[in-house]
Amino acid sequence: MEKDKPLLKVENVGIRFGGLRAVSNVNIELYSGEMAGLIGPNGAGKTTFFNMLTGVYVPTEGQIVLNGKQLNNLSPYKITRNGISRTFQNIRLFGELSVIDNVKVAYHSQAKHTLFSSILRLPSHFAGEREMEERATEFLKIFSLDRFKNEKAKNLPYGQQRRLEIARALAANPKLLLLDEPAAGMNPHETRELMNLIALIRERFDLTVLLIEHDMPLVMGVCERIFVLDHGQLIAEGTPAEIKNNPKVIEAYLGEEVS
Ligand SMILES: Nc1ncnc2c1ncn2[C@@H]1O[C@H](COP(=O)(O)OP(=O)(O)OP(=O)(O)O)[C@@H](O)[C@H]1O
Repeated sequence: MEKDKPLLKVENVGIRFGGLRAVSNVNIELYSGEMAGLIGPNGAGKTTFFNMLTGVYVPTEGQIVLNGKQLNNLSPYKITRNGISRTFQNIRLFGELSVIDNVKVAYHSQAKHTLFSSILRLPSHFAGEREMEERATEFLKIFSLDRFKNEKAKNLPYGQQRRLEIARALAANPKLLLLDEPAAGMNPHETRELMNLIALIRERFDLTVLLIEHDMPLVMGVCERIFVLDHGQLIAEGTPAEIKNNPKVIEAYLGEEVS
């Protein structure tokens, strides 16, 4: 990818649900390696925007382009293969599966061995399985989850489940990682640890990160650039300092604390 071209280019994107314009006319560019935040009051359209980026919803207007490729009508699975992974506001793990299997499921989309070789139990199947196990264990180590690898995901404490969701999203080898309120429900200590971890994986995996977060000090502390949605419209974009002092943002959050 050329340095001066955005990794993600969102042009005039919008979506209607019947008479409701949940998101309209949003333009966003993200560059490789950026750590950006998406904020806005409740119901502003943040999750809907993530749902459009990941193919859960098809925008009714505009274009979404990743690395020069238009993603608008691709299924969520194909969008993941093209380089966008996400986590959800409410944890969505396979609770009955082991911790390591949750990661392997995601890694499967990148696996070299084929369904054909798996059904026939060819040597390449076992080599592929071994490689997958090793890679999944490596991911779990980064998240300090390797000691729980054979536990059922549903038995992990809440904070660890949130980390596992991120590990699973990363296993799909994304270029762009979307995190929907990754620190929701965490205590301040867990939140701090999580933010350090996100900074670390961004470096290590050469990622671009866009995160939705309600905790303002947290967003302002970790993001280099912040986008603000209000009533489905992008009302501001800038550095944390610019956003904190932006009158439109202050008005949108009237009654809520911005800093
Ligand atoms: N499938 C849908 N059908 C109809 N309306 C929807 C649908 N999905 C979202 N909306 C509406 O779109 C608007 C934006 O919702 P969205 O969940 O994206 O906001 P949000 O900024 O993520 O809010 P929160 O911070 O509370 O999670 C809301 O008015 C919501 O009711």
